[in-house]
Amino acid sequence: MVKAIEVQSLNFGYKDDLVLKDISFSLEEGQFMSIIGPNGSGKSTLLKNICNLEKQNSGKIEIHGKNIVQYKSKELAKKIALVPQDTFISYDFPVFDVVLMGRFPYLGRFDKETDEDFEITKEALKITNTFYLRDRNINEISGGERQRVIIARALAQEPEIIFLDEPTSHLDINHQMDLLNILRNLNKEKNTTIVLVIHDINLACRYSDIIMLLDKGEILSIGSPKEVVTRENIEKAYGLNTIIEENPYTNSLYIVPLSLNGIVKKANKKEKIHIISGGGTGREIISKLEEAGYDLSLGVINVGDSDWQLGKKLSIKMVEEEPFSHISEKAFKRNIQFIKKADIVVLGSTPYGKGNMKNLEAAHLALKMGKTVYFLDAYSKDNKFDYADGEAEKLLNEMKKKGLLAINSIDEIIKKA
Ligand SMILES: Nc1ncnc2c1ncn2[C@@H]1O[C@H](COP(=O)(O)OP(=O)(O)OP(=O)(O)O)[C@@H](O)[C@H]1O
Repeated sequence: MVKAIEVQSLNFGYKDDLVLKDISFSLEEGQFMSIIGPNGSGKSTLLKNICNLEKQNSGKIEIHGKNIVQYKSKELAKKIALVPQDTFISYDFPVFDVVLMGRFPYLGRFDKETDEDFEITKEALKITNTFYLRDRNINEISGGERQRVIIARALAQEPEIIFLDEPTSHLDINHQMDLLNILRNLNKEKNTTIVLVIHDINLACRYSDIIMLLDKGEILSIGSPKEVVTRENIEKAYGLNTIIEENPYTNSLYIVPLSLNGIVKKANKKEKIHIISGGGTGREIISKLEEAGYDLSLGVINVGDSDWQLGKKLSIKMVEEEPFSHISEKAFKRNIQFIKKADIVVLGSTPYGKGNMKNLEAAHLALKMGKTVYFLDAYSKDNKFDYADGEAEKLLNEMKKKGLLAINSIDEIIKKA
C-alpha cells in the first residue's frame, strides 16, 4: 500500500549546521502522529520540509507515493494543508473570506466560488466553532480564535493530510480538547492523516497512534506512545526525571515530572541506599532519594503495595514478596544481601505486625553490620505502629540505643551526603 508520507535520509540546514540529520520514517494513510521534542529540536523545520516550504539538502520526501518536488502547487494543496505556528495574517479580511481561501486549489484562475465552496466553508466554520466570527475582521479577533479560523481554512481545503504546528498553543484547555477531538473525528471519519507538533506530551499520548520524539535534529524514538514515552527517552531528550503513569480513566499514558525545581539533571551519587518501607511510608523517601540520584534498592516489599508500585515505575531494584504474604525466609535472606551491598539503610515509619517483622529485624542486622541506618520518624502518638504484641516497639528502642539515626526529613540525608 502507498504510504501517506515517506521520508528517506532527510538532511537539512538553514546555514552550515544541519538542523535535521538523517531523518527516515513513513506514515500510513489515516494515522495520527504527534511530533514532540525540546525547543529547537527541529520539529517545525521538519514540517516545513515535508510541506515543501524549505528545500532539503539531501534525501527524499514522498507524499502518497510521489516525490514532493514533482507536485504542482495546487495539486499538492489538495493533498496537504499546513496550519503554521504563526497564524498572523497581514491583510484585513473577514473571517469567512479567509476560510473560503482554503478552496483555492479547486478553483481555476478566473473561476468564481460555487455554492459547494460556500457550503464547505460554512461547514468548516461550524466544525471549528468559529461560525459566529464569520463577519469579523481576521485581525480583530483573539489569538485563540484566529488559530481556530486558520484550522477552519485548512479543513475547507479538504486535504488528505493535515500538518499542524503547535495548534493548541493559544487555546484554553476546553478549546484544546475541542480541537483535538475535531482532528480525531476527521481522522476517524474521513481517514485524514494528521501530523501535529505539540509540546503537551500527555495530550500527544491520548490522541496519537504514533509519536515521534525529536532530539537535536534526530529521531530519538518513533512508535506507539508506550514505545516512545519512556522515562529513559524523556530523560535523554529533556533531561527531566519523570514517572510515566497510565491514566485509569482514559487508559492513556501521562507523565509526572519529579523535578521540583524545573529541569534538574540527576546528579549521579555513588552511594547505594537500601530502603525498608511499605504501605506508602516510603513514598517521600523513594522519590526524594531517586531525585537526588542515589543508587536505590527496596525490600522486602509485597507485590502490589503502593511503595512497590512506585519502585516499579522508577525501575528500582526490589526484593519482592507475594501479595499480602508474610516475609519468607528466602526473601529475608535476599534482603540481607542487598543490605550488605548498601552504604546506607533507610527505614520508613511502617506499622509492623507478624507479617513484616523480618524487615525490622533486617534493619537491626544492618546496624550490627556497622551500616549507617536512618529512621524517618513519622510515628505519631495517636497512631499505633506495633501490631506484633510489643515486639516491634521493643526492637526499635533497642536499635535506637545501638545508633539508629532518627531524622525528621529525608533532606537531612541528602544534605549530609
Ligand atoms: N529561519 C531560520 N534560520 C536559521 N535558523 C533557524 C531558522 N528557523 C529555525 N532555525 C533553527 O533551527 C533549529 C530548529 O528550529 P525549529 O523551529 O525547527 O525547532 P522546534 O523544535 O520547532 O522548536 P520550538 O519547540 O521552540 O518551536 C533551531 O536551532 C533554530 O534556531
